[in-house]
Amino acid sequence: MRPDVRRWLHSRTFAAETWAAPDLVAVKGTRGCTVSVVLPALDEERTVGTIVATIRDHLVERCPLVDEVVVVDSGSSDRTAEVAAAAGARVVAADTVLPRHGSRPGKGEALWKSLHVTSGDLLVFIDADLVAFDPRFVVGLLGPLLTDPTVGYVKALYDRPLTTTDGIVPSGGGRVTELVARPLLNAFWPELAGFVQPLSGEYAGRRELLEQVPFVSGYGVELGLLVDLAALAGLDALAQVDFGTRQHTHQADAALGRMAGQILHTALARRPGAGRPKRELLQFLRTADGLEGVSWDVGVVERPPMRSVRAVEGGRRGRA
Ligand SMILES: O=c1ccn([C@@H]2O[C@H](COP(=O)(O)OP(=O)(O)O)[C@@H](O)[C@H]2O)c(=O)[nH]1
Ligand SMILES: O=C(O)[C@@H](COP(=O)(O)O)O[C@H]1O[C@H](CO)[C@@H](O)[C@H](O)[C@H]1O
Repeated sequence: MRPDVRRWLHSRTFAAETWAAPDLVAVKGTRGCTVSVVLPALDEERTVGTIVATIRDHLVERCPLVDEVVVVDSGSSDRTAEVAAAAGARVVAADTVLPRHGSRPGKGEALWKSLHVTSGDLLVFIDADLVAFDPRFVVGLLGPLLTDPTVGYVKALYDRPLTTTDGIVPSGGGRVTELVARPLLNAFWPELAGFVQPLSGEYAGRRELLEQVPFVSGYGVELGLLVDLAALAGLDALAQVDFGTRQHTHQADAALGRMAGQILHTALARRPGAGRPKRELLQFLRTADGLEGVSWDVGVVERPPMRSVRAVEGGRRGRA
């Protein structure tokens, strides 16, 4: 593991239990800052209401850590908007925001437009398809931002069970993360290899930073923000918080293939020169002692076309 990654992992990885909501309310008051929670939603009527109601109950009414809860509806065809409003969210239709800029499909579009329709100094983004949502997600993401002015962006990390036809298996979720995003980051942005869940849909940041970077309109938004914010603010302005485990509704492989395509385009747009990618791939295991980083050499050797070899070897077909 690279020394800079090891150092960052040690200094910028926190446990969610480090912070409690009432303590953060006190800190928030002294800093005089406000908090907006944003849920991007497309056809999430089954889960969005519980998430909104839980945040409002625990973190607006009982403990005023959150100042507004906004659901940005990406054009749902189900009752997402009605369910979210009934649970107490302010619901905004993405295609009504900044109409002069047109309307693009995708999660990143909803998140970009959320910046225009919210007012919080700190923004917390929560997927609207989470199962068994815990308000700790919001508290843990705000912890580093409220207590350390040098931190500007915080990502959730967690184990990712996968719901299969045989039931829920303890790992296997985060398929695009493991098969596309993590190898890409290790190859081209090895300094970001310490992010255990680079695509996690739960994250928080300072508005002053988030408004200085582009938002990729589709599913490339998480990778784009990670790379662009690290370049803008430096690696030490980024942190990650461990929430143990997170369950959400899964998409089919074909949909994840399209997601992977968007992420690949997002990454390549940020590496026009590409150049020689790094050979190390850092993967993570959760062990009894905590998170263990395991390095692999995934470099490959390019063998020349056999035709060119035969030209040199006199064209004989050798025997194995
Ligand atoms: O065009 C879109 C696609 C997704 N989402 C929302 O973005 C979050 C993550 O999307 P999804 O669940 O499809 O991704 P996954 O978690 O399966 O990778 C969810 O709250 C979606 O409802 C959205 O607002 N607009
Ligand atoms: O991490 C992943 O591989 C994908 C798919 O997760 P699953 O394989 O369905 O658990 O989910 C994430 O990626 C999306 C693209 O960045 C984010 O928008 C989602 O919030 C996040 O869940």
